[in-house]
Amino acid sequence: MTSPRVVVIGTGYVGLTTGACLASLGHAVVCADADQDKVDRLARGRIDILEPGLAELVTSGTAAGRLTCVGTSEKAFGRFLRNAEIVFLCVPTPMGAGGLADLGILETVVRQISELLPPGCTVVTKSTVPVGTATRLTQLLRRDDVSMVSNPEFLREGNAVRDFLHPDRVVVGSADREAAEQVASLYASLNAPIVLTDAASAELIKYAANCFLAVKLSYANAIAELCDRAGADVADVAAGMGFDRRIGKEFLAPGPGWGGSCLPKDTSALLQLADSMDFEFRLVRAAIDTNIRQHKRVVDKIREVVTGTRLGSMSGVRLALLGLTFKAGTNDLRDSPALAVAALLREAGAELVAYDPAVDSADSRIADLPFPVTDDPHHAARGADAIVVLTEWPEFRELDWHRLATVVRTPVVVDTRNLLDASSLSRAGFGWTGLGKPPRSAMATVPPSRRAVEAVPTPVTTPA
Ligand SMILES: NC(=O)C1=CN([C@@H]2O[C@H](COP(=O)(O)OP(=O)(O)OC[C@H]3O[C@@H](n4cnc5c(N)ncnc54)[C@H](O)[C@@H]3O)[C@@H](O)[C@H]2O)C=CC1
Ligand SMILES: O=C(O)[C@H]1O[C@H](OP(=O)(O)OP(=O)(O)OC[C@H]2O[C@@H](n3ccc(=O)[nH]c3=O)[C@H](O)[C@@H]2O)[C@H](O)[C@@H](O)[C@@H]1O
Repeated sequence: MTSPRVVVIGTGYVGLTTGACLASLGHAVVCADADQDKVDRLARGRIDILEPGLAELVTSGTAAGRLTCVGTSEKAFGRFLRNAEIVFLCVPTPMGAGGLADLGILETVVRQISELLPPGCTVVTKSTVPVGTATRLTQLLRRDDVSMVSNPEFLREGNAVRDFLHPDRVVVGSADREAAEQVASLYASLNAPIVLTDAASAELIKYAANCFLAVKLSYANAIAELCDRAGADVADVAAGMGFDRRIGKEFLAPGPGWGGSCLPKDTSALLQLADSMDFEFRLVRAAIDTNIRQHKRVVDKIREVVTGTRLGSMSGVRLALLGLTFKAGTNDLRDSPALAVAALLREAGAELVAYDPAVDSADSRIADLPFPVTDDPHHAARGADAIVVLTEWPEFRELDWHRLATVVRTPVVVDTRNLLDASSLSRAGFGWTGLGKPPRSAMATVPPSRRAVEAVPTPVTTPA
């Protein structure tokens, strides 16, 4: 069987990963994007996103002649489309008015390509879209000879290539079984379970999965809060829960709230979708509310540590923020909980200096941030009343904490990811406070006046 000619529209996290991975599986792929600068950078082997293995796949695919990148305004794009057998749509579906998924870009692309597609072609939606979108796009296409398939993507940022090539499952939904099977066959060599279904179910599977993860994370954050109040250790509680295979060990780590370009917009979109069907999805609403509350809770914790009370003023307090990206392993700042917490800290009067290993101080994306970002963690920590860990970058463990202790004003860490080893920090002279874990005082290696021990709160409620 010969490989179908594939065109992928949108070369972001999902599109470029899809294109490069399908090329690595032996398919002939053209990746197209409206951002010509991005396409030109790709042609020079430059990739804007931090995704292990992706640059290598783009380079090897291009060298093998199986991967081509093209701008959607280039003439060649039309030529590739007219010869395409399968066209993947991987463009953004951001949060729109009232929390609904904004399908504007997707619909524009469908209108744009409609007349160029050859008879018998299959259009595949990989973007995350609400139930009913396949039907709507079919109407927009106005082509009886083109099939519409929904094939949602489940990759995680920072792990995109691995997730694509080793998926837990592949979901393909369509009213046209033959077209669905044609799309499923692209993934045949991955030996992953394939869920063949109708388009509406495929569309809903994506939201149902992302929202379940969001609910799980909010639950984990709420349990961590309970641990704080009860004097329990959330790491032990999560481990004890996670051994139950029905619960699983993953997605139980508390943090400053879940963020990123998908979970926030997808929870909101599912809520709106349910609403439009007269169903009040209270569980998802509660997960969102718990998440918003989590940002505030983290700020309260920091306030308590630096001022010694729950209502202390943070005016003039200087904080070193470690981490800005929405999680470790990515340079994505979209909907980052670190930025949400930073905004609340600023509102409370704190002065901030941030450091993130994946965010350069010259990065244009941070030009409008109301606080400086430095390329040196020691610079961020200078004179700080506390160091606040907001992203779980493993390299923070390797920082020279003894040296950091000499530059801060008060050696105390608020670790919203429970990332650091409290004992090592204590030996370096730092007090440590995490989420849902007993706080740890500094060992007496620094002068008592500079020890954080007074600043570390005791649990609000001790067990009876
Ligand atoms: N980022 C992720 O981890 C995942 C995202 N998704 C979904 O996949 C979709 C795409 O997300 P990302 O890849 O993160 O977006 P992205 O923002 O990284 O990339 C989107 C790409 O589409 C291009 N684009 C925008 N308008 C265009 C147009 N009219 N014609 C051609 N190209 C255009 C942009 O220039 C950009 O390169 C969204 O629906 C998202 O919810 C699904 C699973 C994982
Ligand atoms: O639809 C999407 O775009 C993708 O959204 C998420 O992937 P991603 O956005 O890359 O991020 P996750 O790894 O899910 O993390 C989401 C947030 O939860 C937080 N998190 C995660 C795990 C955990 O234990 N604790 C925790 O606070 C992360 O720090 C991050 O802020 C899903 O995990 C993917 O399956 C999905 O394809």
